[in-house]
Amino acid sequence: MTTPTRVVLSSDHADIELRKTIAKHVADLGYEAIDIGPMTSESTHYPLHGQAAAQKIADGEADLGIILCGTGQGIMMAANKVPGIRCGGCSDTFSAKMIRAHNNAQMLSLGARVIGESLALEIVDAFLSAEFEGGRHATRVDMIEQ
Ligand SMILES: O=C[C@H](O)[C@H](O)[C@H](O)COP(=O)(O)O
Repeated sequence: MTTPTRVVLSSDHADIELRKTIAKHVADLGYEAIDIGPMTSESTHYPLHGQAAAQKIADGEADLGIILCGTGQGIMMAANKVPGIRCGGCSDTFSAKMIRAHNNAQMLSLGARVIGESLALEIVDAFLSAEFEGGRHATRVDMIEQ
């Protein structure tokens, strides 16, 4: 498996500044950060942005994704509607690691109104640095896809 290098980011209006901070953090770590917006805080609809980010991965234009809305729940639900996408919502670093290690999630969803910036960046680090363990977990991920 090739090392993921391209990370797509999107959000609704809940906190575009946190998304931009995460995008810079991701770029500073050496990933290609593909921030698809939105670029203003005008009220918008999270399904549009969850779907758009997930589609980038489904189309092979990004390897991983980080998305945000107020709770991280709605935008995650939208992302998971795109075939082949596995997106987990996390408010802690252990879950962020395990959604990759056991669930081979390509996408992380964060609640911008739930966690602060420091924890968000720690969660992002845990997600990006984890690796899928395969084995029995691959069997279960295959079952999700079926
Ligand atoms: O799951 C949905 C998200 O938390 C949204 O960010 C939230 O519903 C947006 O609410 P509002 O339009 O009141 O900012």
